[in-house]
Amino acid sequence: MDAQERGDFSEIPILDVSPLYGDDEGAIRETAATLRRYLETIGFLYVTGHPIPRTDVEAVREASKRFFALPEEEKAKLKIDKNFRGYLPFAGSTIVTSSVAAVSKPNQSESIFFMHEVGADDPRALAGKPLQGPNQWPDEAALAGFRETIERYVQEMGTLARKMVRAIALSLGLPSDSLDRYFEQPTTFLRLLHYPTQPQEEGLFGSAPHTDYGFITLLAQDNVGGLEVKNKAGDWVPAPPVPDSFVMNVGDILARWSNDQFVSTPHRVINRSGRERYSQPFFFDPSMDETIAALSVCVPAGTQPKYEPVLYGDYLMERIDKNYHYRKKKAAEAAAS
Ligand SMILES: O=C(O)CCC(=O)C(=O)O
Ligand SMILES: [Fe+2]
Repeated sequence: MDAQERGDFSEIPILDVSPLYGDDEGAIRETAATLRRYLETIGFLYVTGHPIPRTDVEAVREASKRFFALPEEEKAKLKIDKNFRGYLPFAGSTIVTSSVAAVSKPNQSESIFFMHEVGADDPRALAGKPLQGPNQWPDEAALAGFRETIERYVQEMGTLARKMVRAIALSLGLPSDSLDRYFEQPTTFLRLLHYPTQPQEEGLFGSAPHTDYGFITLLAQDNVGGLEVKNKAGDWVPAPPVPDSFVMNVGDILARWSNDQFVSTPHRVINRSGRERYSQPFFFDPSMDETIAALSVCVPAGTQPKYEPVLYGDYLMERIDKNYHYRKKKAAEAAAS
């Protein structure tokens, strides 16, 4: 499938990224050029040919199933904290910054977030700064090997994401390492999501229409399906399971950084399957102390960038505070006191 212009697509294309792991310069450039076209016109693709073992992806899915099967009071012990790490119970988030739809009903999902780890003894003294802190882990006795499984996966996904950062730089005609410095202390989120079977009801979503905040998302999903991506005509194009792939999409900060050359495309989840669904998006974002200003290669000569530069940490805090009930409550309390 070849999308001709922005938003004009009827399926999500597959990109084999294995050339990025070889030394055939021509094949690398060709892969980067195809990536660019997909990021400009669709904002979504499947990444295949990556080196992450299927067993490691499945181990995370199994760990996720075991976690969500714990009694509610066990999960509640890990309730999401001010640093955005931990368990978000069923119906804990409503996306209000969505420009895509007037959203009112809470998402039909429960999830747990793991971010980049920041210990109390962090040598950079980050602990206690906004969104910096330790992860919350389930009891080793309750879920043996859980932490190890998650940390291995986060490590592997970070490596894949850095490969994609280089491919994106190349795709824009920049030296491949030119964006690396923005990701020295990357802001990462692994979100484990559980979508129970849901009633088929107007305006009820597993995940309501939204765009992702960050740089790129790399998502592994089970074989249930339900992810959909909006095209220019307003149709919701399915992104069904593709074996051994990650769904990759452009987040809002990459769109902004690229002066809207790349597109952050609305997507949603409706679990129509009658089965439970599990997915595991990995969000890979710049360091919080990096300033994101339009890449000059993306700003046509004689024009001004469309957006002001922004400190990534500030931008992220604002987006998160708007979207999560538990934070809105805290913000309202702070304002009232
Ligand atoms: O579960 C999915 O397939 C998508 C999840 C998603 O879009 C998100 O968490 O941002
Ligand atoms: Fe998303």
